[in-house]
Amino acid sequence: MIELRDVYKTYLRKGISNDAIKGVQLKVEKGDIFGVIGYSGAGKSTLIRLVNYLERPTKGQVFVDGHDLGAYSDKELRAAKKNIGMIFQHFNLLESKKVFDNVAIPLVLLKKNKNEIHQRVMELLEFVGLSDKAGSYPSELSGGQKQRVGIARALASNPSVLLCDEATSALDPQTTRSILQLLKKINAEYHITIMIITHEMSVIQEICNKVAVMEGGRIIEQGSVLEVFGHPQHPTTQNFVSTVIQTSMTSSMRKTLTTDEGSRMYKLEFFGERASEPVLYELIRSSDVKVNILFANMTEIQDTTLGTMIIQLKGNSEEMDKALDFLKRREIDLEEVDKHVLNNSDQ
Ligand SMILES: Nc1ncnc2c1ncn2[C@@H]1O[C@H](COP(=O)(O)OP(=O)(O)OP(=O)(O)O)[C@@H](O)[C@H]1O
Repeated sequence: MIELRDVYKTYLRKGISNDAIKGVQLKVEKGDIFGVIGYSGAGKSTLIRLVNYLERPTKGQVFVDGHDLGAYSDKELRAAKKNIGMIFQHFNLLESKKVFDNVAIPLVLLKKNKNEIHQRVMELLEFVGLSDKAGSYPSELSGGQKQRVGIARALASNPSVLLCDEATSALDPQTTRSILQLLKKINAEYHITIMIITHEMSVIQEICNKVAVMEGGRIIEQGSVLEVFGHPQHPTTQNFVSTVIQTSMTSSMRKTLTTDEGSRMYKLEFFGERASEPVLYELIRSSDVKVNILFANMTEIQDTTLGTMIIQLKGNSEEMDKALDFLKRREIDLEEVDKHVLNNSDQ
């Protein structure tokens, strides 16, 4: 659906070259809501501008719906771009035109007749919940309403892909949520593939099924949201994940932690239905260890529960082995942690 093959983008300004994108490989499948996250300067905007050929790659290929955009003539490229809608952080509406006319722009450019334009624009305004604002000017709308107009305009030419460039960054949390729900509805009802760039992990958590993390023009980690949130590998990814999921004890609790001889600490992770099973109860019944819960947290990602728990086990080595054997048999994701690590970690 969208594929970047070994893409590079180098900007040249006043004789100084800047490698904004360095060998990116990326595949967004049909129907995905694919999030790209990174700190400022990571290359996210450049990446999304390469997908609709607002920027041409210095090297590598960009495919949309199986077509190499670089192989098109200018005329073919203009036609192909009809398939790619885009919305922006600051909405990019024409202030001098009414809402109706803003949404109609792509249809006018496609030389549709008046009746067709009227029908399509009103249908889109109804879909985004703004039927009563057709005659208003953008200055009369709230930020959330402006973004809804931007979305209606992006959908006017029936694109197969919708690109969202920090589309909720200028909105308050409640409005952000309602715009994200609208994007989810577009994905579900119109089967439009969505690519979102953001610096907010909560956006990824709320609607994406896949995520790529960018740093220094490269993708440092990518996968399903569940995989990446559950087992972030790169320290930058771990930082992003920690902004939405608490996976460790508070610092005040760490300070009070005592580690006796014969006690060990483990971090357990539970996915899905497993998160509601009475594992600790069964653990206590299956061995003679004392179980102390140091930390527990549950988060909802992609309609799946992700549970994290840090427990302290106390007992003789035979009982400890029995307990660990039980946890392994239950296929609980288990990792030993020591007090030193907990005390030095901000995670
Ligand atoms: N038109 C340009 N000319 C020269 N350099 C550019 C241009 N656009 C981006 N860059 C550079 O490319 C790098 C990546 O920028 P980009 O805007 O893609 O990052 P970003 O992750 O989107 O950051 P932000 O979240 O701040 O928008 C930066 O070093 C930036 O200065």
